[in-house]
Amino acid sequence: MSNFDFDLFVIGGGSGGVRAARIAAGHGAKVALAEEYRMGGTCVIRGCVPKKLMVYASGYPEAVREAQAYGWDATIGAFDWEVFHRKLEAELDRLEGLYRKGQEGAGVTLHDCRATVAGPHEVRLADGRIVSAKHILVAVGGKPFVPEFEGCEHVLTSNDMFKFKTLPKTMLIVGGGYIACEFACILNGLGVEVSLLNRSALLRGFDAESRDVIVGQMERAGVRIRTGHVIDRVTCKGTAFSVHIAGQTEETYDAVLYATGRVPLTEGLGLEEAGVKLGQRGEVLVDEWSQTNVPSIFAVGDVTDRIQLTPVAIREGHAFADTVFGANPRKMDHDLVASAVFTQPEFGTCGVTEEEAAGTGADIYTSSFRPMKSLFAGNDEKVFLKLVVDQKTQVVTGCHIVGPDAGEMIQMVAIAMKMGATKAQFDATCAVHPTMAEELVTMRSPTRSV
Ligand SMILES: Cc1cc2nc3c(=O)[nH]c(=O)nc-3n(C[C@H](O)[C@H](O)[C@H](O)COP(=O)(O)OP(=O)(O)OC[C@H]3O[C@@H](n4cnc5c(N)ncnc54)[C@H](O)[C@@H]3O)c2cc1C
Ligand SMILES: NC(=O)c1ccc[n+]([C@@H]2O[C@H](COP(=O)([O-])OP(=O)(O)OC[C@H]3O[C@@H](n4cnc5c(N)ncnc54)[C@H](O)[C@@H]3O)[C@@H](O)[C@H]2O)c1
Repeated sequence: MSNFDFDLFVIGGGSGGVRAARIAAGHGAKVALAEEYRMGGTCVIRGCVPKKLMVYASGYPEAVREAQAYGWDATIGAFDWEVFHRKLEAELDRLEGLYRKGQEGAGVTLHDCRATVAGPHEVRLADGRIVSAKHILVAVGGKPFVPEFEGCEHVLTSNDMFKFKTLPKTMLIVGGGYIACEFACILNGLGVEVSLLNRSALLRGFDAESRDVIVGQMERAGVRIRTGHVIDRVTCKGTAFSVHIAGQTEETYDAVLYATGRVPLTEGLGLEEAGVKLGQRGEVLVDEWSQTNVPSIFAVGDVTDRIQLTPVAIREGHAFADTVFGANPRKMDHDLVASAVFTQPEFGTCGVTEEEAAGTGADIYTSSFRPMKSLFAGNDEKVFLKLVVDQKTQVVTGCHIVGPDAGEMIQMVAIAMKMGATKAQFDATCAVHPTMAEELVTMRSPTRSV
């Protein structure tokens, strides 16, 4: 008989936490989980899911324009945010309910409150109660980071994007990563006048040529983009905000969104007091088993600041539960994790960029064309595909796709890449015609070598 109240206490009911709790309970462990906000975490409540629904909503004006070009007598009226928002809230309630049911069905004891670490085997609940557990899993995720500057309290973060009572007419978005670019496209599609400002190039770290295609199309779609700027002051002027761009003039917007990264939510969590080592950004330092330097305490997901993606958090949580409670030691493999940026156009990416391959001896295959569907409609939308192939082994080490449904395409390509497929094996795969993806198996000669 264990001397602990639980075999496992999970702090955080997001992607990593709920998966770990459910799997551990399935392996027979006695599990408790605390969630201080809403079950499902960032992905379900204020990340991937509501964001993707907004991406869908924002695509209809362009779809109607295209429908007209195809001969439909179609018109688009005004977008009613209130209607969409009501439906969105109902959907999030439904999903939250499903997550809760999933946990309860698995036998997990839920605590709807904040929890902190009180020792290597102790968790303190918000009401002061101490619960003991043989293992503690920290899965508290992260929060938006906003730099300090005059008036920074006036700016919004991604958390606020799903809470508008009415949509702003004009908006400044600061940042150039996933969130800034996705919301710039979403809000632009919904009819908001969007200005995007970043201190450096947009989508830095992604394949540069692919990124340039995206940025060009975002600009053509109406997003005003400026790089090389920072803001030093935001002042509230009634219902508007006056923004001072360093070395430049003031501009006025209805709302200002900062999407300048996310930081691990470890402040005040009691980890350091329990002896757990944190990194410079406050991330929980873990080994390949997601174990901290305190053997009974593990951490998965965004709080470890490895790769901030939902499927990664889920897999880390699952591997932890199998390892510790399922007698099946498994590590999360962080190599060749594909991802999509849900901009318009969409971006799917896996493996090394051309810039990363430079100097290693790689052949770069590219294809750029106007897809049949939008060409017919008279749009100047472009699809861009790139394969990076290692010259020595001929293995495809990178794939970057810009275009409709690029996220769906890269998921499939990632399977082949994970299997170590060579360019010859891609080419031996017969094309599916007429598709955009067929270009992936028909690129004959390298565009260049690096
Ligand atoms: C706007 C946005 C869009 C995104 N889109 C995508 C996407 O399209 N695809 C993708 O793969 N990823 C996306 N992400 C990233 C993805 O949401 C995260 O990587 C993922 O949710 C991380 O899961 P997690 O379990 O580590 O943390 P979270 O999902 O953040 O869960 C942590 C949970 O812990 C709770 N918590 C925190 N502290 C405590 C405490 N002390 N006590 C109790 N509970 C606590 C929080 O309330 C939260 O519910 C997006 C993120 C954002 C912000
Ligand atoms: N589609 C997806 O999978 C998806 C979508 C959204 C978020 N996410 C995850 O969430 C994470 C966070 O997203 P994000 O867009 O906030 O971060 P990010 O790291 O992708 O981008 C941060 C941006 O902010 C800028 N920046 C950072 N500090 C700044 C400062 N002090 N002043 C001015 N600019 C500054 C950077 O130059 C960069 O352009 C991502 O890394 C990603 O893993 C994934």
